[in-house]
Amino acid sequence: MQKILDAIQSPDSTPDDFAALPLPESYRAITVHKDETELFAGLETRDKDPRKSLHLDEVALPELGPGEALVAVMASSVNYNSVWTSIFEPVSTFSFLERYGRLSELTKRHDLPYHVIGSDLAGVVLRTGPGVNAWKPGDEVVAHCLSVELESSDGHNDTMLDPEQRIWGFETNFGGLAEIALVKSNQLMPKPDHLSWEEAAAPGLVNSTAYRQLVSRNGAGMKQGDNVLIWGASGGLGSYATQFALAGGANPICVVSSPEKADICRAMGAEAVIDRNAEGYKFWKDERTQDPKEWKRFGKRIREFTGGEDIDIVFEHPGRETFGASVYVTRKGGTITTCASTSGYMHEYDNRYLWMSLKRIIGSHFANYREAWEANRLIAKGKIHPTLSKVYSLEETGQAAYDVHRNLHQGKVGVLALAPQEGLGVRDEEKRAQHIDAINRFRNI
Ligand SMILES: C/C=C/C(=O)SCCNC(=O)CCNC(=O)[C@H](O)C(C)(C)COP(=O)(O)OP(=O)(O)OC[C@H]1O[C@@H](n2cnc3c(N)ncnc32)[C@H](O)[C@@H]1OP(=O)(O)O
Ligand SMILES: NC(=O)C1=CN([C@@H]2O[C@H](COP(=O)(O)OP(=O)(O)OC[C@H]3O[C@@H](n4cnc5c(N)ncnc54)[C@H](OP(=O)(O)O)[C@@H]3O)[C@@H](O)[C@H]2O)C=CC1
Repeated sequence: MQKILDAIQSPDSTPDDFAALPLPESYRAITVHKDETELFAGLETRDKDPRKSLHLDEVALPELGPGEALVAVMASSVNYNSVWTSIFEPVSTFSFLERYGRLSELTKRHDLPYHVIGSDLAGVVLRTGPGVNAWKPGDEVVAHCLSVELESSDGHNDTMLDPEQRIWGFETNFGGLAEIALVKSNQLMPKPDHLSWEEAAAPGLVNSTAYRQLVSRNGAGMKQGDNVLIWGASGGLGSYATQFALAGGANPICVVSSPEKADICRAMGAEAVIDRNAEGYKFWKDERTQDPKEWKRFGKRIREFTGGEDIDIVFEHPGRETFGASVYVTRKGGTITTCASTSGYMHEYDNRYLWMSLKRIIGSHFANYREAWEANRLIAKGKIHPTLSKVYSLEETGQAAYDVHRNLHQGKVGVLALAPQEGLGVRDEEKRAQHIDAINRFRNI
């Protein structure tokens, strides 16, 4: 592994040097164990502790198949899907690996008693499998997390619609929270050259998701002037949605839960910020009864910011707790676009406000390769910036996931894999200098 790291850190290394590097038989990786899926049985979601279920193991290097690449991972990041994996909710991810394993001889590799997790990486290509021409050993890359087979016609308009669509490192094995990862070559994208490894690894999953959900015609198709309600606006998804809204000439109405988070939103350029904690919204009177008066109070607050206008697009992901309010505050003909249900997936809303006012609910999930590419291109051009707040070592991934699970973090939390320290991998110092304040906006808050 040291030889791999030396090659990555030497400015003189050539593609041939990388191709000639011997690959190790095993590598260090963050895993969950199949014999521990009942570890938290009987506990409340909040009390399930990722520090207990995430392990740092030495695992065997998987065989490289056609159309695939092995990548030396310099850095990765924690996504909420890894929190779900670590608490075995809503289902154990081993059910996904078993199902994938039944597909073919090659996919059997994924069905193991351990799951190497993680859906982001920045690193260097070590080997490519047969049929890969666009990438070669030595390429500095980031990987998006869409894994598709594309044998069915269903996915050929929009690859997210492939019946065998999976999220790499969540529904497949050999993910990015590890020293080496196995990806399909059509997950690879160029690493933005003005960013360090950990900064480059941070946006991937959430940036691509927010791009499709908010900007793409497959999502809400945001346009200039739209009032966009963004839940969790300083969180993983929200910190990119806020940037897309601002960069696209829309008007973000940011919802957060603390004065510090409100300040981050203002630092990004947002003017309308609602601290849901300080203003004490209680959309549910009890576990089964919502409070439409609270929806209305929330809507009035929004109108104060917009000069009386209602919301064109809601960027939804908290789910059960907020969904009724989200549907209510949307304007006639407006859109609620949802990609998650962090607080509960059985939503309830008053359908009269949906049909009578001709509103639409759009389900959105990750992004196709083109959308991920466009989102990454905006990072590379310095139009959208990473929102990395804190960086942990691979050994500390459990703590990093705990922080995200307990909503103790801001923006994105990074993890160093092979990178021995932060700040390495920057190739364009001049471009970096132009954007340095924005790049560091979330750091150490
Ligand atoms: C990029 C990052 C993203 C995120 O972070 S997202 C957040 C994290 N992700 C999640 O929380 C999602 C986790 N996944 C799940 O909870 C489950 O994954 C799903 C609920 C999405 C799906 O559950 P399943 O059990 O896989 O799907 P079924 O469709 O219920 O399939 C079970 C059986 O039901 C059959 N079936 C499907 N549709 C129908 C139908 N319309 N009528 C009759 N049967 C149907 C199927 O074929 C299959 O059958 P057979 O078991 O025999 O293979
Ligand atoms: N389908 C897909 O493709 C994707 C789905 N997801 C899912 O989206 C969800 C959010 O992911 P991510 O943004 O990375 O997570 P983060 O935890 O980084 O951010 C979510 C933010 O949502 C806010 N929030 C949490 N709970 C509530 C609540 N009950 N009511 C209102 N606001 C709440 C919090 O902000 P604050 O406390 O400041 O209000 C929090 O910071 C997860 O469930 C994840 O699995 C994520 C990426 C892709």
